[in-house]
Formats: sequence, structure tokens, C-alpha cells
Amino acid sequence: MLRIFKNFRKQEVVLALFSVVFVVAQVWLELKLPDYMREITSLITTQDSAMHDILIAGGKMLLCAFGSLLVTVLVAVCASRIASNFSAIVRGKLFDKVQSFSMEEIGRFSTASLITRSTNDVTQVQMLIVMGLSIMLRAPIMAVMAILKIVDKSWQWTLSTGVAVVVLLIVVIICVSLCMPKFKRLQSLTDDINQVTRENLTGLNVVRAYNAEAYQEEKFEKVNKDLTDTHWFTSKTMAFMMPTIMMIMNGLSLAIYWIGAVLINDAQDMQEKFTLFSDMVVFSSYAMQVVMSFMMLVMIFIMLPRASVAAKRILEVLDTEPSIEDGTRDTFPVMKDGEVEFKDVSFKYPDAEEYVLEHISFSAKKGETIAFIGATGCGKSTAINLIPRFYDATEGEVFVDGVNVKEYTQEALHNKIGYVSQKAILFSGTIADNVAYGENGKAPATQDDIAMAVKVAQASEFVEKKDQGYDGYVAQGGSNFSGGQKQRLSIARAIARQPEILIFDDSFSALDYKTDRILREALRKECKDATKIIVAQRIGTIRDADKIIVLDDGQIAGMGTHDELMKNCEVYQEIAYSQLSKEELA
Ligand SMILES: Nc1ncnc2c1ncn2[C@@H]1O[C@H](COP(=O)(O)OP(=O)(O)OP(=O)(O)O)[C@@H](O)[C@H]1O
Repeated sequence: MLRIFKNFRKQEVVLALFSVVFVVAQVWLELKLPDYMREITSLITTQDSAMHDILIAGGKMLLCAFGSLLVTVLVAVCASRIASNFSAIVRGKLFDKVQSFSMEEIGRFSTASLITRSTNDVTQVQMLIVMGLSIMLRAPIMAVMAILKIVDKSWQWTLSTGVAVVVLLIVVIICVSLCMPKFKRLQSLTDDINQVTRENLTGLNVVRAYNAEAYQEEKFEKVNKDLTDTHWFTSKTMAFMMPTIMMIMNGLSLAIYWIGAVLINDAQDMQEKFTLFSDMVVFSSYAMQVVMSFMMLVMIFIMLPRASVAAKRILEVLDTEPSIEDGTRDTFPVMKDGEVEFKDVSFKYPDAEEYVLEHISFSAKKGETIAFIGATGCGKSTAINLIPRFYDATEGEVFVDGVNVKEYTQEALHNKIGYVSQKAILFSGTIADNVAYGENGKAPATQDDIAMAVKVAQASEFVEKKDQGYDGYVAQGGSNFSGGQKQRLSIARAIARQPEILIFDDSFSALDYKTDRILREALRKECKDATKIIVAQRIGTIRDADKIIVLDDGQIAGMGTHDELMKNCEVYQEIAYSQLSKEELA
């Protein structure tokens, strides 16, 4: 837990030191109040005292109260500043860390949990810092100073205060130990609720179309109930604790006044009675401060378990080293520009038993088009994801320009690649923002580059029809575009990078046959120097490729041109005949 506070910078440490000074001042001023109260009480009970003296003591008391108010505000300001700076730093670090993660780490933590850790968990620690600086510092200082002030007044009063504190601690320890395990569960239950809500929102259309609202509600109800029950349990316990503490405080007041009454009754002369009376008023005031301090500490103990679980979860993310280690090489051999080679590559997903790819070897020369085809789930996407290092090969090696991809810095490697994912992804902004997205180590794409890429991707027609053309608005996830339009804009984004290697992961599936053909022709013409690696389901999309790799259950079942495979690859023939007639294939 404490390790998370290493994220404080010098500025926050200085502010924390100021807070300590302010808290000491605050406590000192607050403890001065009973002293003035005693002075006023004794002035009132002294026969020849003047009104003027009472007013002076009262004025000083007021000044102390205002001073205490001022430093309390200052402590709160410092604490809030420290806590919000801390949150900003930690959130930033978490964001950077998550960005460096490979799909393996993201899968391990889960997206929902990473979101909770970056938001809710950070807020828990932030709240602890605010409360900690305002209360945790104040309470022990206040308790010690107040105890020192009362300890020598009367052993009966001190004993009753001691008993009250012990009873208070017993109540608190029982409540906190009952709640502790529940607090720990709260954070993981927040993950669950986040997960179900996300799933429901992203799949809302499907939920509606399948009348699955009741099923989704049931799923949500379950996690919601778990979370509510846990909150309910902790709230019930706390609901019992607070009135109990109030009862202890009131009981203590009663005890002090009762003991006081007996002591005053036993006193011999009037002066002694007055002194005892003023001591009693002052003592009860200090005693309340002592009990209040312990009560405040309790509040910290309530927050501590949850915040410490949150801090642990944040540190888990920050301590995780990405499984994809960055290489050091940022230059490429000129002679082999755009070459891709797989040498006996096998791959299995982390924690999976079975290999998804086995002994894959092939090479692609500059400007060539290499296509992957095969049944769904045979490992096509997995194979091409090894080129930009979304995962690393379990066995064997993947080369780009004759150098193992692991040797390059990821930035250099990605500068070389234009990747179009299976599911078209657009970001909120304008069309131009989406096409000119990211950096590629060269000058930013110009308006002409964007227009050219959009033209090659066969997207000019619908882009230019938009009122604002290239400045047309793209909603989050590209929800204001059709599936085919999204795919074309994603393709334009890859082309605008002018990469040496273009990777299309089933990126033509939402296009009609005509657009698919025209787009491929335009690609061949305009990106003739780029090595194109295409995953496709349709024979029509890949029949002109220089090399077609037929995958069957993670293994190469055939490799060659369309004509060669039609002669000697049974798996390919089956796919071909399932899609096209003999005449079309002739
Ligand atoms: N992140 C993952 N973790 C574990 N297994 C995975 C993961 N992604 C894919 N797989 C498994 O790996 C196998 C190959 O998946 P892959 O996506 O490469 O197939 P594909 O040939 O591209 O399929 P499709 O044509 O349907 O896109 C599948 O059996 C799939 O279940």
C-alpha cells in the first residue's frame, strides 16, 4: 500500500509537510478553546470580576475559533491538491502502462478490470489521501495533546475517559474486522458490474433483436445483488457503529458530570466547588476531543481496507512488465525492403494447451501479394498478428526485411506496416483525422495524401457526398457509418501511411464484389511496391495473389498460385468449389 505513495512528486511532499504544520496549528488552536472556557467560567464564578475581562477572554476564544477555521480550510485545500495531483499522476502512469501491454496482458486483466483500476480504484486511494491528511494526522495529535491536558485533573475522570476509549476501540475492532473481507470484495464486484454493463451496451442491438433483455437483466441482477448485499452488510455494520460511538460519548459526558457532582458535593469550601465546576466543564470538553479523535481514526480504518485493496490492484498493473519486449533496432536493411518471412513458426495462445499454428514457413518479396485462406478458426488472423508483434511466435521466427521482428523497436516496426483489422475500427473525430491517424516516422499525411488514400480505398464517393467532406464527423466507433464504409475508411487509413507492408485481416468482407475487385485493382496499381498480406474468405478476393497459403487447422495444407492449388490442393479445391461454379473457375 505504502509503495503507491512513491508516486508523489516533490511538490506533493512539500504540500504534505505544510499540511502537518497546519494540522498542528489547528489542534493547538482547538485545544485553546477549553482553556478560555475555563477562564470565562472562573470569571463568572468570581464575585469581583469585570465584564471587560470576560469579553477579552471571549474575544480570544473567538479568534482561536476563526484561526482554527482558517487552518482547517488550508489543510483541506492542501489535501485536495495532493490527492488530485496524485490521481492524475497514477491515472497517467496506468494509461501509459496499459498502452504498452500486449494482448496477453490485456486479456489477463480484462478490459473491464483495467477500466475499474484506472478510475474507481484510483478514486478510493484519492479519498484516503484527502481523509488521511485531514483526519489521520489530526486525530492522533489531538488525542495525545488532549490526554496530556486532562491526565492530572482527577483520576476518576481520567479513568472514565480511558474506559470510554477502550469500549470504543472494542466496538470499532469488531465492526472493522466484520467488514474487512467485504471491503476487499467490493472492488472485484465493481469489476464484474463494469464487465456486464459494457457487454450489454456494446451488444445492445443483438440483445434487443433476440429479446434477451430478461437474460441480460438476470445477469446484471446477479452481480448487482452481490454488490448491493456487500454494501448493505457494510452499511448495516457502520449504521450500528456510529450510534454506538455517540452513545459512548454521551455516556462519558454523563459520567464526567456525575463524578463532578459527587466531587463538588464532597468539596469543603465554595472556592473549591467553583474550581471543580470549571474543571468539570473543561475536562468534559477535552474528553470529547479525545473520543472524537478516536472516532475519526475509525473512519480512516473503515476506508483503509478498501483503499489498500485498490492500491494493490493499481500496483499489480504498474508492476506488470509487458510480455512483448521492445527491441533496439530502428533501421531496416535497404536491400530487403518490405520482405516478410516466417521460418517454422508455431504459436499457442498464453495459457492455452493447443498450438493454433504449427510449423508455418513462407516468404513474401517486395510488392508481392500473399493471401491466407482457410476455414474459420484455422489460424489466419493469428498468423498475420505475429508480423506487427501483437503476439510473439512461441517457436520459430518471423522476419521483416530479413531481421527478426523482435529486434526492432515496436515503433520502427509499426512505421513500416499498414494494418487493417478484421473489425473496422474508427475513432471519434473527422474523416481526415481517421485517415491521417497516427505517426509513421515520416511527414504527416497531407490533404492530397488523404484524398489519394480515400480514392484507392473506394471511399471518395461517400466521403465527398458528406456536407463537410473530409471534415465530416465520425462518431465514437464510427457508428454513423455503414460496415462497408467503415472498412473502406480503415483501408484508407492503412494506405495513407504509405507503408512497405500492408496487412488486411479479412478487410474486404463487408465490400460488395464489384467494390472488392476495383479496390484490389487500385491497390495493385497505387501500392505496387508494398508487400500485401491478405486474409480472405472469398476465393475471388485472392485468386490473383502471387502466393496463396491454405491453412487447415493451423497447418499449411497447400501453397502456390490459384492455378497450382486448383491442381494439387484438395482443401483449396473444396473451398473454391463451395464458392464458385466450375465455369467461373475455368
Ligand atoms: N485471444 C485468444 N486467446 C485464445 N485463443 C484464441 C484467441 N484468439 C483466437 N483464439 C483461437 O485461435 C484459433 C485461431 O483463431 P484465428 O482468429 O486466428 O482464426 P481465423 O482463421 O482468423 O478465423 P476467422 O476466419 O473466423 O477470422 C481459434 O480456434 C480461436 O479460438
